Amino acid sequence: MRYISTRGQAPALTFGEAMMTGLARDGGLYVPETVPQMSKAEIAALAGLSYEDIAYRVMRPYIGDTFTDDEFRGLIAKAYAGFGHAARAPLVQLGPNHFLLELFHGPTLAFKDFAMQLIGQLMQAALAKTGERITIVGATSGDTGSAAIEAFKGLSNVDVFILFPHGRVSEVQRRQMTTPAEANVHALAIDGSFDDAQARLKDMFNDFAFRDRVRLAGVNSINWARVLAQVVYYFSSAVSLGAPHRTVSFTVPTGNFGDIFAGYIARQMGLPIDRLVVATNQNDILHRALSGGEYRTDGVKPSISPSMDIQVSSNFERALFDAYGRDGAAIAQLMDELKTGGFSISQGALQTLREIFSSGRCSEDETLATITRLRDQTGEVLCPHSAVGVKVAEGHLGATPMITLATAHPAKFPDAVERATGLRPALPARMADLFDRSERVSRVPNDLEALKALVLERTGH
Ligand SMILES: Cc1ncc(COP(=O)(O)O)c(C=O)c1O
Ligand SMILES: N[C@@H](CCOP(=O)(O)O)C(=O)O
Repeated sequence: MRYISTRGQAPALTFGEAMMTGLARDGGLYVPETVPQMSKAEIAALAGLSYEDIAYRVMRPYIGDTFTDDEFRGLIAKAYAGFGHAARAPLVQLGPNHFLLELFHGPTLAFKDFAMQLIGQLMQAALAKTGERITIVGATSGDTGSAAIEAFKGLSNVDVFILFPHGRVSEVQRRQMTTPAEANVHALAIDGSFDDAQARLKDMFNDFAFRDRVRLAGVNSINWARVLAQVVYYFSSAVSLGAPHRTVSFTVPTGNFGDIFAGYIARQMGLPIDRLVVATNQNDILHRALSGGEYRTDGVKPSISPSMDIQVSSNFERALFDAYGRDGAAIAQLMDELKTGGFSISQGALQTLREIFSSGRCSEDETLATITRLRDQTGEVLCPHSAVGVKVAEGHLGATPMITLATAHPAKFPDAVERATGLRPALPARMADLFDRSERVSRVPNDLEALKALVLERTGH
């Protein structure tokens, strides 16, 4: 199994190399050269297995010889041992043909834990073999950062720097990033949006001298291993509703397009998925792109679902790569145009995307109303991101069962939930003292040179 870049100019890598590399050296994202297939019989055989066993069978073909079978099984077991639900990703029924996939039972209460806990294990195992020391820099709109810190804090061979937009994450999210006391954790509040943080992160990767000097690694969904780990719950949930004998659809609250791209990969592998519905908040670039064919940024608008306040959706590049017939030069050209505001998707590529993806947008008022209504009708308390998903899914219900991804726990966004329901959801007991812990954070400018200097100084490179 080899991985190739979406821009066609970087060397093909093994799974282990792609995981440790993050962004390709031509600025592209790694994708599998060919997507492994699962037959109907292999998918049917997943029924009744534990989440860990499904994870092993779905991911094993992608790993090559980076880990032995036993090592890989052991790392998966460790990754999910700390989850607060035996099923890991339980399904709850919301209506006759509508199901909610709860992805918030991990240590930091968001779907990011599914991939980050696993990457933490895989990277540690890989580093133990090479004896290397790495510097992880991540950009976050709130959840990736806390999940990454949880997965890497205290490790002696990893420094982890997390850039989050100052004042634009919830207080719970901020405290999850700023209260860990471990010296290898560096929470950085950047003056700007998530898009600025992600752009500076990519700038660091594109500065090869810096990248090599600090041995830069990435744990955002630009890293293929992140996407791969998220493919698993598409299989586990679809199989529990009768796949491969029954086709399902998914609605995914979307920002950086990583989670829904994992669903696309599950579909490419053979899982019978009818529609993948992109659900956006008022930062609706993906909805506009899929409905009108124009991918144009118009500035991030802060919302009550802050983790989705994104305009430059990194992983859309991976979907475009396939839609443009895997033409790396065409993708490089589009990404150049994006630097000056956006691009038009060709008619052929748009048609290809629309064969799989649908989309919808949910306003701020609709988000709050959905939280209120769902609590009243079903007892389920949604976080605002999951509410965006549910509202958009409701516009796409039909004969095929719809699974909406619940991407975070409502207690991460207590202000929005209180506005909608009058109730402040409680944090789990293990986090009950989160507001009593002292915070450690550095305010940083949206400036590449200043950020590089800070990383060099803190890591002693
Ligand atoms: C709670 C929550 N929901 C949805 C999303 C969007 O996911 P993606 O960026 O993979 O599209 C994010 C951020 O990634 C998130 O933190
Ligand atoms: N919503 C994310 C943004 C980063 O996305 P990623 O999946 O690329 O890491 C967050 O919460 O940080």
